Amino acid sequence: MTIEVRTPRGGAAVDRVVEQLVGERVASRIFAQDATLWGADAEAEAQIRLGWTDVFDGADALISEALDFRSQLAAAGVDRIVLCGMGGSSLAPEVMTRAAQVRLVVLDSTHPVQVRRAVETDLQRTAVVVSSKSGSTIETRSHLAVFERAFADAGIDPADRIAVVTDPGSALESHARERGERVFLADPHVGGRYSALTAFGLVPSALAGADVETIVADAGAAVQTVAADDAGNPALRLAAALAQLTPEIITTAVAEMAHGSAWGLADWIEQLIAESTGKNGRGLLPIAVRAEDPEVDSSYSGPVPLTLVGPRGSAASAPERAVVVTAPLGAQLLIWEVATAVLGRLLAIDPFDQPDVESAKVAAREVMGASAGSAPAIGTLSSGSPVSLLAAPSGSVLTNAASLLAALRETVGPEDYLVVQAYLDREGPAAAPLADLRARLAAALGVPVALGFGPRYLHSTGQFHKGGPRRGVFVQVLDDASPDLEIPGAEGGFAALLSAQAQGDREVLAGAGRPVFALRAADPAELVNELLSAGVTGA
Ligand SMILES: O=P(O)(O)OC[C@H]1O[C@H](O)[C@H](O)[C@@H](O)[C@@H]1O
Repeated sequence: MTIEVRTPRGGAAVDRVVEQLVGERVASRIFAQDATLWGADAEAEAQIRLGWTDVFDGADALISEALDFRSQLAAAGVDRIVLCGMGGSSLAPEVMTRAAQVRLVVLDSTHPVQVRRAVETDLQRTAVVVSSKSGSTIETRSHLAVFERAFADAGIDPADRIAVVTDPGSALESHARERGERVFLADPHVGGRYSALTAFGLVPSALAGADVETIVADAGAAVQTVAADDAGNPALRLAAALAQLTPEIITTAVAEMAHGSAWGLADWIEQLIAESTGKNGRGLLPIAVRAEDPEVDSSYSGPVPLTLVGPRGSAASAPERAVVVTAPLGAQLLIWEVATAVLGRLLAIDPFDQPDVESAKVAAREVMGASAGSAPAIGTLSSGSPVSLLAAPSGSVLTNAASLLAALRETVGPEDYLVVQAYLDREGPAAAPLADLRARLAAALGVPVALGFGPRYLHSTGQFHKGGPRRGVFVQVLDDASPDLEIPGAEGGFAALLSAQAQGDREVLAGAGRPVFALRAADPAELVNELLSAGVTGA
């Protein structure tokens, strides 16, 4: 197995850090599941979070059980798999199936249009995997309720079509067992974002037709290399290179090098590193970018470092300044998990908790309770179609798209980063223009700019935005979220939940003193296009 990590930055300093890590036997101690590596405060959590270092042992039985189920489904004419899960419960299968070029519908949204599309398409040919480690995540439980009703309404026994992946003893396990739904139990000693090579990554991917045996084998073959107390250990080198960036630099663009079938690994890396390190006012935010984006260009001279990933042999045209990680997909997953754990030690951060994720959930629940989720407008923006202003930092005067850009230029300082948070249908017409807008804003403002879809990002980079360095500026974009869809057993529908999630997060961010702009556009694609044409060019 060939794994290459190229670390151009801080050459001698990286070597020194690696030497220290080797001297402290950090790599072998991680694989010996030594919970003392992250300090006394982190020890209790680490004791129940290092199971990902030996998950390969149980994988064979799990994979054959999933493949049996796949054969049963195929015999019943089922060839469409939907995965309901947030963050660590869906990002890895998204990567594995994309790499394998097999179809998996990932439902990690509460936008009613996106949920409807998942539920109302080809239900007769659909099976659903409902993945939640805790078993209580509101988005996932809402999706389960919708699918149970939809199958029953269509005369299909939900027990034949729904499989659950969860930790032993969760409320989701008992729910599924009571209804006769199939249950795949995960290893409770593995946290969500480290669960790629457990049931959370493997079951949905195997059901969708990905070759998960190869992924597991490639990860297994990399163990010896990444567990070695050796200066050539690629995971140690990667961690040392990333640690060199902080605390001055708090982001790195992550892109995939051109190769056969793109993996989409950057979104998975975003969660792994941002949620693991973005706390106590510190951390590193990976920003997933496209190969054609300015941060990847060889002429880029802005403030965002570059990290590139891909299979062996894909690095030929990588710019010199990039950290480059080449390895087969399974090995990549393991290298990044080890590097993240090591980075936690180097930054003196507990890489296994996510203390600030809960605050937005609590705020969203309060909003739901108080106003059933509908946010009042504080103004309007003149635009081709109606745009309401839901929030803005005090003192900003917003009248149209051009004035929003002017306000952003004014608000975003040279040390800051900007995040566009889209509470929109991720598969809808605004998605591509939003990615263009991110790239154009990055070039025009000369600061790091990230794009996240809500509520997906709440379970990923959301921890960093609330718990990491207080340098973020946020622009939320919402639409009318219609037509709405009822959540069986709940008071409000998906539109109210989505709106409450956006409002809850912006209240927490604004409460932490961060500038937040929020806009609700009847036609968000049109708004984004207006922003693009309103002069998102040079600063
Ligand atoms: O798997 P679940 O318990 O549903 O959790 C899904 C996700 O939600 C939380 O918000 C955590 O921050 C994530 O780390 C986790 O992956």
